[in-house]
Amino acid sequence: MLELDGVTSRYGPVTALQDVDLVAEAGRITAVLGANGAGKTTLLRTISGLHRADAGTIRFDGRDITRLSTDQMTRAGMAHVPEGRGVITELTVKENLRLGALGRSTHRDAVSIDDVVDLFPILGDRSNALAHTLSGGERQMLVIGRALLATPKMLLLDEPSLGLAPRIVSQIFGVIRQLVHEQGLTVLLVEQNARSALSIADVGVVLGLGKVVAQDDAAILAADENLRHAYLGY
Ligand SMILES: Nc1ncnc2c1ncn2[C@@H]1O[C@H](COP(=O)(O)OP(=O)(O)OP(=O)(O)O)[C@@H](O)[C@H]1O
Repeated sequence: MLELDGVTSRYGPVTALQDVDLVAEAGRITAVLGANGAGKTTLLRTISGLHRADAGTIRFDGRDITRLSTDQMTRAGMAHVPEGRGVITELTVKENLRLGALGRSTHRDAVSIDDVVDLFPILGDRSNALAHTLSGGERQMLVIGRALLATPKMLLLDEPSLGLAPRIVSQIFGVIRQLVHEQGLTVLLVEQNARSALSIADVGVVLGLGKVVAQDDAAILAADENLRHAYLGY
């Protein structure tokens, strides 16, 4: 379980997150929703140690992880898939996947490239292709697959659906649900597309200008018309 207690994050004079309390239960999908600039990306960056919290505490399975480095976070079982689908374009799919296994903890049963290919068969078909030849959907599968190679207990996913066809989004979300249900993975999913995120999430957290404005079961948030109109854009 991940717990944030009074987390504040700033960029100079800009307060991107203010006094955020949040819980992401183990083995569930928690969607983080909100408009442009609400602080969703900063939330993931603060959790994974890419951005230092200015105040507050972050605990993962009871351990204070607020000040861990990104390498220590990987070993603690946290994997961050940032927005933008960054891959090394001049390496092949398989070489990019191998990078995901660097620096992982050796204590747990390690995820293999074959395991990732079972989840996303297209990555097997394209294993020797250079990453710059991949479609957007294939790239998204590659960055998620690379994160899974670290054998995480928790996955932080930033806008995986952005710009992808609905069919590809359902395929990727289907794999995420499978990992949660079959392996107990914990997921924090940032999405601007609230309707699609609430359809796969168990719980939702709504951010407005850096503050938590609602946190509840996904079905309850989806049924709240006022909240949807005010914060979720549908
Ligand atoms: N590197 C930065 N320097 C200064 N301000 C920043 C920086 N990154 C984000 N911000 C500001 O912090 C606030 C939160 O931004 P953030 O990117 O976390 O929001 P978001 O909800 O992820 O939005 P988006 O969906 O557009 O990515 C915004 O006001 C944004 O302008």
